[in-house]
Amino acid sequence: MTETPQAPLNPDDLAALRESSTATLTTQLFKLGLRNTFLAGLGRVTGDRPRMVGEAFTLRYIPAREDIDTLDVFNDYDHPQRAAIEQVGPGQVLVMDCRGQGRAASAGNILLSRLSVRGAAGLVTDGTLRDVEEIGALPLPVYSAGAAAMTNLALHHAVDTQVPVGCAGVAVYPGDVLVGDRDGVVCVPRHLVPVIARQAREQEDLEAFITERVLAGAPLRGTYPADEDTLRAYRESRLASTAP
Ligand SMILES: O=C([O-])CC(=O)C(=O)O
Ligand SMILES: [Mg+2]
Repeated sequence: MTETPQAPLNPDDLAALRESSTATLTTQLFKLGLRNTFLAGLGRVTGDRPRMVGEAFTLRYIPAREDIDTLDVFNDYDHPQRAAIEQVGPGQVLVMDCRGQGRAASAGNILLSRLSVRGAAGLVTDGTLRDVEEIGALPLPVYSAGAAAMTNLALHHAVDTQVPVGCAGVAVYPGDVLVGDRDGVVCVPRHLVPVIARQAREQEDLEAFITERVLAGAPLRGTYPADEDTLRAYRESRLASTAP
């Protein structure tokens, strides 16, 4: 598919997303009316640092068919699955639409190693992966619905890249921003990144203050959500911490 160039995202907005949890981001999106932004059921395969933040590069699979999806199709280096891996650029997250089907893996260690070396920001699949022991050692943030040893061709036929896809029941458009932490992955629609970035940072800061208070013994009433007294104490503490 021909790609329409998209305006670059503000690096400070991306930094704000990186500093925010997926819990905070889903709340900010909920405030704007969006309730279906969390890719439920996916777990982190690789270590939980660094957090994942990157722009979606999508790959759509349809069900495989025995007369078409034979092992020799991979002799073609331009096969859509292989071509997709070789097109994902630095800062992009490869998002695979596997229709939530996991009886065969959507990729394995060699493909993900290539993705990692290409500087990708991550891999998200609503299917499964093979070679998960080796994948676990990669520096690349990787999220999947589990493991399966069978190769992808037994179940998946790669058809399209850079088209809107569904992943774990969430619409993901090319260029949307995927953020991943230990809870999982949230898809932030690209045009909403500048809208929620600053508020997300503020929510994180206020919640850090509230958590400190709760750990120090404060009850929920008046603290969470913060009433006027708690908000005043929060503002004073932030002013005190920035005073020369
Ligand atoms: O056949 C596959 O799914 C690919 C594979 O094992 C790998 O990338 O190591
Ligand atoms: Mg392999």
